[in-house]
Amino acid sequence: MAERSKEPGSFDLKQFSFPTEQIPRLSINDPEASSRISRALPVVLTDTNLVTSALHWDLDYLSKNIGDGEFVVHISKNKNFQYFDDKKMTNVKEFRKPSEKQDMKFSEFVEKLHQAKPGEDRLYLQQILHDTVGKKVIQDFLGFNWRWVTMQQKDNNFGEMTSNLLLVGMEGNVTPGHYDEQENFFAQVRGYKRFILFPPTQFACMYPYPIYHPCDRQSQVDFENPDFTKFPKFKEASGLETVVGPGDVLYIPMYWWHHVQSLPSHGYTISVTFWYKAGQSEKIEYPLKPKQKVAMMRNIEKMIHQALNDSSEMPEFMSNMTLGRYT
Ligand SMILES: CC[C@@H](CC(=O)C(=O)O)C(=O)O
Ligand SMILES: [Zn+2]
Repeated sequence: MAERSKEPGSFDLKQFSFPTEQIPRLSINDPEASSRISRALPVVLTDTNLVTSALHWDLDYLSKNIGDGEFVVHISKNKNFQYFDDKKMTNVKEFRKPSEKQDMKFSEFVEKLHQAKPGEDRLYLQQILHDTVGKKVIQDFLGFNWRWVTMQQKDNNFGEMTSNLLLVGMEGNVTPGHYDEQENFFAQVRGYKRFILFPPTQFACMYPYPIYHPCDRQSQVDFENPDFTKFPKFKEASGLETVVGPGDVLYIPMYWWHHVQSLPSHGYTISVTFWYKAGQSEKIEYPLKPKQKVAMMRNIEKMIHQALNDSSEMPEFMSNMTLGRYT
């Protein structure tokens, strides 16, 4: 089991406006661990050894061994790194990018990281790991506990693994609330990240951007400073939380909302994600699962947007369909 130098209670964590419960931290040998994964419930696994072969990674080692390929680095004027889809920017003409992206060599990223001063631009390297990385990093990558994670993929009927995203962030960086359409074993390699999770049943509290918006799948609510006038149902939100440290693996089920913060004053963070597509579509059983309802809402919204063929007609169409009739 990965010994943590910090116990959950030992972090000085800001309280949010909503209640949270701790996500269980379990050994992979605890039947409750595999039970939670099979029921698509979040769990922190403390002894997977999934990325033990990478626990020695630091900026210096990666600079020397990750090769001279280009890496995608997000640059933000504040601590938030909200994801946006460039391809959807034409749908919302007033959209302003919340951050910029730059390709750079890992050594250049490290140099900028060391030069960064408080209040200046923040950096967040987010790059899918590919085989152009250096030999040593490939060896570390091959040393991941693929046997365990592949067993989870099979036992839980996950689809194919799509990617491993390498994340190197400055302390204090935040990825605001969003959900992904993939299963995720999130492995923490260095530093500490605080996760807040909400189940897909709380979709109505999260007010995601419209499906055609560049910030599709992202919540409009600032979890750290919610506008309850615009988003009143966020008052009903009730979440799960945890702090993951080196060696911990957090299972983030598909469609679960999550907000991630690299803990301030705990140094930069390194993480690796293991993302899997959904398994073969399960046969339809009633009552429908919350994630099936989210998938249905997405498909219907996409269909309407395609049929209208004009994003600006969506608000009126959607409210005509529901206001005073279903709401
Ligand atoms: C992608 C960035 C984020 C993690 C996350 O959202 C995910 O793995 O799905 C984070 O660690 O800041
Ligand atoms: Zn995510």
